[in-house]
Amino acid sequence: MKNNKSIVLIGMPGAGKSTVGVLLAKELALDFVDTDVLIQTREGKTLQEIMNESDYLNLRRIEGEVIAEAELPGYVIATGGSAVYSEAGMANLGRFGPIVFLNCSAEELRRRIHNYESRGIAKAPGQSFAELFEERQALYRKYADITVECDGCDLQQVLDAVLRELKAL
Ligand SMILES: Nc1ncnc2c1ncn2[C@@H]1O[C@H](COP(=O)(O)OP(=O)(O)O)[C@@H](O)[C@H]1O
Ligand SMILES: O=C(O)C1=C[C@@H](OP(=O)(O)O)[C@@H](O)[C@H](O)C1
Ligand SMILES: [Mg+2]
Repeated sequence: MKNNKSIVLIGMPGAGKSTVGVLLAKELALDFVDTDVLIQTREGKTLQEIMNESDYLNLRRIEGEVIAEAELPGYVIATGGSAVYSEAGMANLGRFGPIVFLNCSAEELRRRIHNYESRGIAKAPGQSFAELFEERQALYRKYADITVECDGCDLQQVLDAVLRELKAL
């Protein structure tokens, strides 16, 4: 990977951004950051505490600020699933390198996520998983430079697919 080019991972909660991100950083000798951690350290609160004290829109607002102001050359950047609600944030992250969408079907995500209502997902109360999935899918596709299909792939296979697609860019 060239000098300080970064890689940005987007996708639904449970898609594997945080897990695959660390493996990718190791493989490419890049630094790793999870923007969820940036939010928590800036606020001095967990994401769940931020949502409990305000609401999902406030979490999205804070996330948008954090990713719009971040300077992250030379990183694999695992975003939170709701990062794509911030146009300014995505524009900023996109300056650092390609945006990779880890795409999973709703069925696969349901298998991985058992705590949809209590996982701290930044969604309107009552919004169903299917509705959220549809709304988000359009946004992930809008920002993706690369899409990797993750259904039926273990972590190594996802990692290999991301590396292959990055080489082909
Ligand atoms: N390709 C995969 N196959 C099976 N399980 C996976 C895969 N990718 C991630 N997981 C698992 O799914 C869960 C969510 O992964 P995580 O990296 O936290 O996702 P995200 O950061 O996108 O929300 C973790 O338990 C992780 O081990
Ligand atoms: O999709 C979402 O609304 C969220 C996803 C989480 O990150 P992961 O996508 O890494 O689970 C985290 O940012 C927050 O709980 C909101
Ligand atoms: Mg994550």
